[in-house]
Amino acid sequence: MKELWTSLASMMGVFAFFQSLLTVAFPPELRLALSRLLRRLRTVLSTHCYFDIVEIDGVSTNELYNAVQLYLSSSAAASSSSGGRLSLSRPLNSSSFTFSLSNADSLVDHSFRGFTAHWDHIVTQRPQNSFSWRPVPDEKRGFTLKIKKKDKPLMLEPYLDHIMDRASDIRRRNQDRLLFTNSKGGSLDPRGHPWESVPFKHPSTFDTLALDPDRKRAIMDDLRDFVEGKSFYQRTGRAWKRGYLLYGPPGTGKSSMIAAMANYLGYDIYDLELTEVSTNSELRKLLMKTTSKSIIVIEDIDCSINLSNRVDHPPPPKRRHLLGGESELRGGDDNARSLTLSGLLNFTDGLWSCCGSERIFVFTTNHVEKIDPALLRCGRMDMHIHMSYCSYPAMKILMKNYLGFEDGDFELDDGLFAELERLIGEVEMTPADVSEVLIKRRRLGKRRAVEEVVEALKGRRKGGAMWEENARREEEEEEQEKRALESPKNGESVEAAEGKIECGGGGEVREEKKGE
Ligand SMILES: Nc1ncnc2c1ncn2[C@@H]1O[C@H](COP(=O)(O)OP(=O)(O)OP(=O)(O)O)[C@@H](O)[C@H]1O
Ligand SMILES: [Mg+2]
Repeated sequence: MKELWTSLASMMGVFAFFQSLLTVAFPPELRLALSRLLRRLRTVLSTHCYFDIVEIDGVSTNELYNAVQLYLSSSAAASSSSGGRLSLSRPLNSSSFTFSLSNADSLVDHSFRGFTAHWDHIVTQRPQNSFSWRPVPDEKRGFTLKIKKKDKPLMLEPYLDHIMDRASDIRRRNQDRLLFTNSKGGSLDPRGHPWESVPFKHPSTFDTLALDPDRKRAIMDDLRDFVEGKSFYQRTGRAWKRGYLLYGPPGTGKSSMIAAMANYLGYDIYDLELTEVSTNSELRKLLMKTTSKSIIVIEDIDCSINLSNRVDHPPPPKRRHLLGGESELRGGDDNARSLTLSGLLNFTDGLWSCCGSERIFVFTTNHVEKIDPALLRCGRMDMHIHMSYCSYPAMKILMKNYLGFEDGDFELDDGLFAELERLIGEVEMTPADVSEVLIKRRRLGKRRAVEEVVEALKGRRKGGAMWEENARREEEEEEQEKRALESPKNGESVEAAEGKIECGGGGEVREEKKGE
């Protein structure tokens, strides 16, 4: 036993001697280089290759790191894992839970084309004394991807693309839509972003939208074709974007349609307030900061800036500040310092409009005739959708949504629906007005509510008829006055006759003239 202890002590002595020799002979820098060399040797000899994906890449957050984290949280990757511990979270604005790989855990993914990918999530503490000009997290995080060397040429790039695509899908599915606005003018938020966002919770969908079913189907098909048309757009050399013009009277569902589009496609909305944009370059910057898979909306475009023809019609004086004077309308040097129609045209269909992809532009207006044809041409506004007064099929949708009618209910009728159909064909009533009657009267019961709509339509017809009658009478009176002026009596001149009417006519007219 004694001998054993003696030999153990001498071995420890030898070990301590070699350790101190190593420390003297190999200073820390040399040891570090040695370990690097060994690692490189191992890499060269290994049948696998390794890729580090760190969380913070230089100064900015590495998008790939976030994408990998989301991807590994997807059920496809998680279910193909050989074990692995997942952490659960519920991000801000999200309506569902996501799970991701825990710190210092690993996972094997077999879900991509039969290849095998090993993932390690490596989290290390950042040295306390490390200096940085900007705040950095206490932990250094990163993923290491290990794949077979022979798989690399076929697998690596498509696998990373697949991860990016899957991640953006998951992000869209998990997060509620966002509604962005540029309402704070040209100022930027602390992250240098010109857009502010809030969760977008508008409940409008194509099911709730009162629109003729055929037209609704055509719009939905067009949107679907667009979303699935990546290769088509690439093959034909077109930018992957599409423009929709929604026009029609107030209250016919233009804004509701935009919300339905966003909810149908799962896109975010950028609500661009043009009056807050003062230059073309500001507009371009806003465009550059929008993401793919989004709808860029300009509501009431006829009211935003003067959209008359660039050269033929100079802007009215009160709009000059938006257009910056006439010089830039003609392409003068001041162009970059103001917002012009040509800036807007380039925004929707110029080179800069392609700086992202899969984007939809929607313009709305109550007065389509006021808009410059250049803005309406295909490529800018590819589909023009007229949102009009309520038709009978649209009315049925509203009755189903608001009163709970079924399709069959419209068949079993004692004449009420027939009357409704006849009236709605004759009288103009917007879906907004119909909805208002249905909201107010729905408590009275289904039938009473429909009767109220019929009454409202009759009232409008009567009101409309009365209005038409009044208008006709006023027109007649004006015509008579004109005739009286044109045929002066007793040889008086027209001017004298005018003076007579103005001064000697009804007191009301005179009073008005005096007051001026
Ligand atoms: N086609 C429609 N289907 C369903 N609801 C509609 C429709 N049109 C209008 N509404 C209802 O009327 C309200 C106003 O509609 P919306 O804001 O979409 O009209 P708009 O055409 O954008 O009006 P404006 O031109 O004044 O902006 C909505 O809250 C919605 O409930
Ligand atoms: Mg609107």
